[in-house]
Amino acid sequence: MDLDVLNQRGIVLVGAGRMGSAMLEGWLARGLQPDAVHVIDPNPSPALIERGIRFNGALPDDPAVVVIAVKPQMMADALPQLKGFGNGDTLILTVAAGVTIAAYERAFGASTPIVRIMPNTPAAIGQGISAIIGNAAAGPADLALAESLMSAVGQVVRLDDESQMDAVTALSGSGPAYVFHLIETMAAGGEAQGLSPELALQLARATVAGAGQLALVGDLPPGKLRENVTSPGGTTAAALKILMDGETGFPPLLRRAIAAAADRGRELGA
Ligand SMILES: NC(=O)c1ccc[n+]([C@@H]2O[C@H](COP(=O)([O-])OP(=O)(O)OC[C@H]3O[C@@H](n4cnc5c(N)ncnc54)[C@H](OP(=O)(O)O)[C@@H]3O)[C@@H](O)[C@H]2O)c1
Ligand code: PRO
Repeated sequence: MDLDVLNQRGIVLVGAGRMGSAMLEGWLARGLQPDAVHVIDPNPSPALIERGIRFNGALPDDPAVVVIAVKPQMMADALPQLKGFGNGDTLILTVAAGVTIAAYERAFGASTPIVRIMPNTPAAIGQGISAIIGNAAAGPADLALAESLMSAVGQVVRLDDESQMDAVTALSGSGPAYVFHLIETMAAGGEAQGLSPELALQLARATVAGAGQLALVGDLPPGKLRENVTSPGGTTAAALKILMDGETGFPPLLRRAIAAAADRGRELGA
């Protein structure tokens, strides 16, 4: 990643909570200079302060990038102080769920380059996936810079249309939580069959992590990987009969869960 422009002009991060910090860790690990980073956050973490990052001080006049990572509900508080970064060369990046590009254009001006991003928390270990979409003022160089920054913490996909963003948020933005809940519930199922809590959790974590890695690195589609585990008339088939039930299994459950998350994203943006 070419960080020269960020190290020269600076980067402002608004909100250094779970998502903002995860991205910042990735960028620092790839050569972003701590003294080029200016963070606005009411309660900065001591770990970031110790790294020489500037917190809640004077901001550069013309930073290369402003990254907005506050909760959608805090956006009305956070945006007014950032208005001065609009209509210039500063690229505005935002990771907030729901909040539309139109809302940022109202705050910054429509000639401001704005890229909306939906990352996820595996970014903290460089294993995230981010979807990006820019406004009309965001040119190829702006999108390339956004893609380059997010590539530092995982995969990046470009969307064709902003209307896809709520579905992306519901699938990959929120998705890590579904997987963590799968680990919890698999472990609980093992405990119900007599395993100790520690052993059940170890087995569930390693199984989900290993299966996830296999799905990521191999050429086989997930359906084939599933079949490879499933002996006819065996144990997996017995479980999948329940999990793949069209009325009560994963398909209707996850369809409903992902629809609920997408609907909530639309509400947050309304
Ligand atoms: N977490 C995820 O998995 C995830 C994934 C994709 C996208 N996102 C998006 O990322 C954004 C942040 O989520 P998060 O989970 O990182 O939340 P978070 O941990 O609560 O982080 C938000 C940070 O912003 C600070 N803050 C509040 N008001 C502010 C203001 N006016 N100016 C500057 N900073 C302010 C908060 O401080 P206090 O805590 O002291 O209020 C907190 O440190 C959200 O918009 C969310 O939709 C999150
Ligand atoms: N975390 C944020 C939320 O729960 C957005 C995706 C993941 O709203």
